Amino acid sequence: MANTSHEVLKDELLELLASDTDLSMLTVTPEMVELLIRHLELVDEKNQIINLTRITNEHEAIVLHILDSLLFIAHNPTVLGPGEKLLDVGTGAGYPGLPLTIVSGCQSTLIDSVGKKVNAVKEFTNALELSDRVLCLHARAEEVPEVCHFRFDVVVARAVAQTNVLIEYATPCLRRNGTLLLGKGNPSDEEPQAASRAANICGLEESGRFEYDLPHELGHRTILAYTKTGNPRIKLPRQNGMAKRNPLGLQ
Ligand SMILES: C[S@@+](CC[C@H](N)C(=O)[O-])C[C@H]1O[C@@H](n2cnc3c(N)ncnc32)[C@H](O)[C@@H]1O
Repeated sequence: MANTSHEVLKDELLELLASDTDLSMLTVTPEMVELLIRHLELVDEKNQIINLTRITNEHEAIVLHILDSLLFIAHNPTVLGPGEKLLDVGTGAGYPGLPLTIVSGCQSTLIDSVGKKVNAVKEFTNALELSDRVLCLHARAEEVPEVCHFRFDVVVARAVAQTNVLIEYATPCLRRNGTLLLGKGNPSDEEPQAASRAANICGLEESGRFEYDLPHELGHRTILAYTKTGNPRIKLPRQNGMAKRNPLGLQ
């Protein structure tokens, strides 16, 4: 990243938030903006040492990391309220989980299967003084029901796996009527059919689909929402790796 000053980056984010009609229902205070930009800077510093993100242009990172994360709740900010429990599967550098935690006031669990990424996110949450609201876990998605002895109100994932696989990962982690939110760049043509069959097997119903264009023509996003309305028809979680090796919902 070039050395654009902290204050300039904050102004840029504030301006984008003010002009973005998609995010207009979210309340983002100056204190939250400070944390969102500080997180981005910490990611950039750490990215010099370990590979956390391929996005190294700070102006693009504001859109592709911060705004893109906030789009998960743009359609309904109340889907994730203060104190509610959020799980971010495959958080990488903390996206979308940390921006969502900062803006919603929720309690979150951020997991990744790569230990050094989890350690980095732990450092970020300590530096941002968010560790009382954020648990960082080195775990695979399939291990969460065993490791966490509670269920989540909301599960999110960005750029981790196909929709049917993520539906399977999320199901045993979600409480009844909990919500799964997935951010997709370009879902493949086969994804909706496999996802709908997997949702049916898992007891989830598609409850929304929201389309957004990112500012500066940085791409299109689809946010898919699923609600856990019933019980899964199979025992979940399956063994580690099965969801990817033998995905649900394929014909
Ligand atoms: C492309 S990165 C996306 C990171 C972040 N969600 C983002 O959008 O910037 C995918 C991440 O998912 C993690 N991952 C993949 N499969 C996983 C699994 N089964 N359980 C937990 N983490 C997983 C990878 O280690 C990686 O950090």
